[in-house]
Amino acid sequence: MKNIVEFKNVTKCFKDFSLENINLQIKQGYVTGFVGANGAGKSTTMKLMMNLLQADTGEVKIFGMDYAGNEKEIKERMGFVYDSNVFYESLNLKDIRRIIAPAYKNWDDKTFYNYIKIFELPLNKAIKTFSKGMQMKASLAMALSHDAEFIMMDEPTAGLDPVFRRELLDILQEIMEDGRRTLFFSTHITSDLERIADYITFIQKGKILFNDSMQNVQDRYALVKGSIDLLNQDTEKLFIKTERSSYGFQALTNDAAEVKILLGDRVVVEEATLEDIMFYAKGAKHQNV
Ligand SMILES: Nc1ncnc2c1ncn2[C@@H]1O[C@H](COP(=O)(O)OP(=O)(O)OP(=O)(O)O)[C@@H](O)[C@H]1O
Repeated sequence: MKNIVEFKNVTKCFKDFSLENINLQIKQGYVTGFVGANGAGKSTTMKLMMNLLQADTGEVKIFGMDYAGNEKEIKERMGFVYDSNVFYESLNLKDIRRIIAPAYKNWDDKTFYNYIKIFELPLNKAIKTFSKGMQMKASLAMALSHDAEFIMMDEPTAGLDPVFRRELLDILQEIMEDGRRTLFFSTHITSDLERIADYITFIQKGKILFNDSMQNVQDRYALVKGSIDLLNQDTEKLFIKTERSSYGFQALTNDAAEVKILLGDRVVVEEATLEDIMFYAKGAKHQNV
């Protein structure tokens, strides 16, 4: 399996925040969801992918290439989908096409007009009159019209109503169908990822806690409930975080198989959602999440 993006030991330090020793691979042909709390480092990581920021140390490769000497080729092959402020607000889609099309070798007008039709976007209305969802669609149409192989989106579904959100997710699933594209997007709406992501990258306080297939995440993580007397040094090692109450304990494990072997039917084991994982990982006592 080829990697579209590869970070090797990447570090980026700001005054009050740093991305530490990031190792990350994004697999070609799949949807990878990028999750993490506010301020965890998602936008910073994406800016490094776009060369809007440069790493202090380590290596960032896109399509197997460094930005140095290859920026034009990399940018031709990738599309960053924004929801606002990318285009001059008083321009309409016709004007924007006229400005953007010549910048891309692979620009295809037929594809552009086709997506404008599918996305039901007006060609002659100023972008400033577009809703957030329409702006997102316009930006996606641009990326698809220059045949971007790698599409990156920063919180594409935030602020969209549930119907529009579902529609956008369906569109994203459709554009992935031919297997030629790779999609990487950050979101706080974890249910969107449960719907369409193949891989999940989870960042916390500037560190990648895991980068794994959705299937593995669902197999490994579980919520475990039982009575307090089951907790001891050995069993607690299985848990990332344990909450105690007068009714018993509830804990998150990243080794559901081992919990079943050790504790069997003395505990109740339930599927953990991404939201559960994020919530428990935040207060984790150790970092082997
Ligand atoms: N140019 C910068 N200079 C200094 N600090 C920065 C800069 N850019 C980001 N930061 C800090 O880095 C941290 C991570 O920010 P980042 O935008 O990457 O988080 P995020 O995961 O995208 O958050 P959110 O989900 O809220 O968008 C924050 O504490 C932010 O203040």
